[in-house]
Amino acid sequence: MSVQWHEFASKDQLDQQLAQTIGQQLNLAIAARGKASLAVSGGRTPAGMFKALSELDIDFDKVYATLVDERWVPVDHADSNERTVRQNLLVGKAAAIHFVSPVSAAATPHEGQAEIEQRFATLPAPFDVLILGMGEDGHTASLFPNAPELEAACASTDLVAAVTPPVAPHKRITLTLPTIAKAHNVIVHITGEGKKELLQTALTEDKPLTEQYPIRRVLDAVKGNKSVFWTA
Ligand SMILES: O=C1O[C@H](COP(=O)(O)O)[C@@H](O)[C@H](O)[C@H]1O
Repeated sequence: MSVQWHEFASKDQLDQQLAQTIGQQLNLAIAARGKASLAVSGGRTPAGMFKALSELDIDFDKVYATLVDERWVPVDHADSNERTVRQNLLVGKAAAIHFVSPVSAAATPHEGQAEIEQRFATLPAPFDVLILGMGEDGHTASLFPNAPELEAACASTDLVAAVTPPVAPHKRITLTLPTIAKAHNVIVHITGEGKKELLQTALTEDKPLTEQYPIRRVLDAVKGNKSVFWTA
């Protein structure tokens, strides 16, 4: 597997350079097909990069975006990934981005999945740029180790799957592994020595497929460009 590593001296440098890279890839897609699709991750890591991206010179009205995963909570909930995107990315000129929400008013992601699947089918496919985070347990998107729905989400022909994390809070909706794997450019965005060590272990250890960390399973399946942006 060929994964390009980019390391930065500070979080600010990482955020600026990652935003530039995403911007270039979106601009290339817009030049090639008149529009671009972007899937971003949530959690605590991406807010600074979102701000930097929102300030770039991009035809944002030609960009179609969503999240790779979401906690099944209302958009004004403190744990909502969409809230982070709305507060940090969909601002200024970048408010013109066509954002497709990954949550609905359904009581659970399992009940809401069909509606989200229909919404995601309107996005330009495959994703031109897809940003992945990674948790301390090796989950990426909401593909959690030992989740009851993990194997189905890794083999599904659907765009999205509903997931029950064994430990983390909130049921989730997530892009399936095959949907992520089709993206043209996949970038893993992580910070901290612990995550670097975990990712390096995940990418090199010799284990049966179903025992591998989800981040490894995803990156093995990606055929397009893949890279890691990291700072301590
Ligand atoms: O729960 C989630 O966690 C991962 C990692 O988040 P971080 O706060 O450690 O950066 C994130 O990539 C994912 O989108 C989110 O739903």
